[in-house]
Amino acid sequence: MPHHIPALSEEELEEGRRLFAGPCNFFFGAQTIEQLPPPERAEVAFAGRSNVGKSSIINALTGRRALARASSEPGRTKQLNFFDLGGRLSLVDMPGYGFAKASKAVKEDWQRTMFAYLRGRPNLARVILLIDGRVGLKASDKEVCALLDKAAVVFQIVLTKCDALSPTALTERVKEVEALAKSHAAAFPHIVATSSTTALGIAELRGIIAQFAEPAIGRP
Ligand SMILES: Nc1nc2c(ncn2[C@@H]2O[C@H](COP(=O)(O)OP(=O)(O)OP(=O)(O)O)[C@@H](O)[C@H]2O)c(=O)[nH]1
Ligand SMILES: [Mg+2]
Repeated sequence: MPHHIPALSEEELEEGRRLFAGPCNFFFGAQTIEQLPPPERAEVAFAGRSNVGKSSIINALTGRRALARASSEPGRTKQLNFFDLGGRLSLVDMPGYGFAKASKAVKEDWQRTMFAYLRGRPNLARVILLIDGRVGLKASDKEVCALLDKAAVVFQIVLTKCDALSPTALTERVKEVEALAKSHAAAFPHIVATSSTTALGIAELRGIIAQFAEPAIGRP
């Protein structure tokens, strides 16, 4: 797989393992921007089209089966769900965008909240933008990339469901998404290929996310 960025060090991977082995709890659900919890500690938000696997990857990262509610029915996550990682970092499971079946009013409502959050959250350390490896890029993904660029929110592109791709198809998909990353100033150039079912890329993603966590108490 093409790598332009050096892989994480053993130490960084270990930090990730440690962070995600600690306590993890759901602590807040916000349906509107007015309801957001105070911006107290760094947040990493998971964004992506409906059904891309946002809730599943949070479960895979934390090693909990049903911390975030995942479903084969698109449009499962209907609010911004906040998870606390040992008081060191928050993870935010977002509703999906590009969900064709939701009513227009509901879609506009979600999108307004989502975009307002992405644009205006002062403690948002990084957005993890998930792209379904089987589906590839859609117009709505490109719109979100443009929005993140404009808001200068750095984002990490992650391919999901890579267990369902042949090695050749995966290489092609990574190339396609790398090209997208290159064309956006706010995109991190390295793409992480993942699977929540086989745990491909999950340890690496833990290490990436741990960079934004507060130091653990009792350690420098
Ligand atoms: N094969 C495969 N399926 C996956 C993977 N991750 C998630 N899925 C499936 O994809 C479907 C959607 O997963 P969710 O995690 O609920 O997706 P989401 O992005 O949270 O969806 P919304 O909340 O509706 O926006 C479920 O049927 C999952 O089982 C994966 O790594 N591999
Ligand atoms: Mg979800």
